[in-house]
Amino acid sequence: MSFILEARNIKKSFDGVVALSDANFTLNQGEICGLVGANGSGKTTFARIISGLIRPDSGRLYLYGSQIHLKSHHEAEKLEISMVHQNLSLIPEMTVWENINLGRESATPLGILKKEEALNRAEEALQELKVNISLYDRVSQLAPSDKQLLEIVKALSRSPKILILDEPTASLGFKQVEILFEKLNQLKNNRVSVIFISHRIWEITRICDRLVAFRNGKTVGEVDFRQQPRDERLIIPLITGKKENEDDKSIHEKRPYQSFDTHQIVLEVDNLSKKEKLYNVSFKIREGEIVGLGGLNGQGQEEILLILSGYLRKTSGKVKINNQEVFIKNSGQAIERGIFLVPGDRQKEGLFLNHNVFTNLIYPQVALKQQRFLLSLKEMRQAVNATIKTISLIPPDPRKLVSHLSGGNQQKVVIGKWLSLSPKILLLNDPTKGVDVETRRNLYKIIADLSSQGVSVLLYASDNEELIANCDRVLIVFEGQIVEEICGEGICEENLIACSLRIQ
Ligand SMILES: Nc1ncnc2c1ncn2[C@@H]1O[C@H](COP(=O)(O)OP(=O)(O)OP(=O)(O)O)[C@@H](O)[C@H]1O
Repeated sequence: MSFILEARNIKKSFDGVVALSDANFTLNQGEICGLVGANGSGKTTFARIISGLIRPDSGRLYLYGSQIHLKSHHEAEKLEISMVHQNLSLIPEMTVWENINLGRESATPLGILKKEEALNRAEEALQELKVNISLYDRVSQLAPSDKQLLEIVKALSRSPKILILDEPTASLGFKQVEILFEKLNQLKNNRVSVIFISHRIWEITRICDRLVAFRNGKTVGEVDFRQQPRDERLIIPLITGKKENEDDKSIHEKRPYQSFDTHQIVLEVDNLSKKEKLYNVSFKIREGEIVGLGGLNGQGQEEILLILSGYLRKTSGKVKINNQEVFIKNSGQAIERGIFLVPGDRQKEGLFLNHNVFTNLIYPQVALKQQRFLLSLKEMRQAVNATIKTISLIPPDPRKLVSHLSGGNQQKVVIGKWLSLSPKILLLNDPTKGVDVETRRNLYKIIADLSSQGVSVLLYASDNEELIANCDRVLIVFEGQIVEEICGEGICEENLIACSLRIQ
């Protein structure tokens, strides 16, 4: 069979760091092929090579059976290869319609794109994915999920023959994921080939016809769902490198049910409102309890977390900690009270990208912890090395620049920063976005351990699976209000969807 795309023995290193040592990959026409692997296994590097953004050190690429040597992204686009980037490629200062049309001028005969034509194209492209944003909004003003959708719209508007999606659903809610999947199936029926990179195994088993797995920069296996069952147990061992019996705990194993009724109320939120965003939100969290914020994306979950962590001012309402009213005017005041936020946008809010892992991990300890004595360099190194181990950072090198880490490993640093500070209340804003399945399990184990030591957790996760597996209670947020509360065994996919869509 001749493949639409074939990659043989691709190798790529960055300053001595081997990202790909032997990547092999094939893609058939009109199929959706998953690309899976742990954080840092080389998926994005591979995707960037086949979309012409970087060149391999060695290896061969074939398109329709003929060898190609991509020298630029532009060349890949001419060959009808488009990529949806994990770290979005949009220009924040430009508008939605300008971003969609960016680079299109060169595809027109005179190198000029008429404004009216460009606006129409952009409008049509947005409608294709049912994206409800204005053509004239600046990208910097958009919510993360809208930015992600726009990135997808932009790639689709090029009518590619090969579409590469690098973690396209990481910031999307389930309804948006459904629309995307519908579109991908349509593309497949129109003989478009799709490479789909995701850490959400249920997405891979649901949408892909086949998958290829990378481990440490090498292709280690393939599963063809046309001949093999859509079973996560075939996939996870390929990612982790552990045999099935070493790894037979399901990633969705549910937190055992326990009652918190007798535990002390740590956080009490009473009639919290924020103009045009939140309306009379009230809830309590008890010591050691993990409470989820569910609902469709962008219903006010993020605003609740931002107000409690001092990044956003409330319009009215009360917040009590241990039965005492507190006034949180900035993030420093939240931290003083033991409230820590793990932010959603790691690039923007969570990291000093141009500093190394050591600086990023030690910063909160040095700058924020009220210590009587300064830590010695030796103690700092010990602390950082312990955190690197806990978060299984790859590579486990404190000197590595954070901007040179893979996306998932950057997120591990964001979480690692706060673990050493003994929080009282941990606010998590989609903490495992882009984190691989094994690390995600380890991180939730750390969060469960913290909760068993009495830390109270408020978790927003865009993936319902994470709420189901890890929460004692889930509050459903709809149009800025808490409209439902689901507890224990009642926290299941069916209930979460029904309550989020208000169809109960
Ligand atoms: N520009 C760069 N400079 C230095 N090292 C890099 C660079 N880009 C990638 N790497 C390294 O190459 C390896 C592979 O990274 P890559 O981003 O391809 O992994 P990935 O499988 O996509 O991971 P994730 O699932 O976390 O996104 C990692 O060790 C990463 O740190």
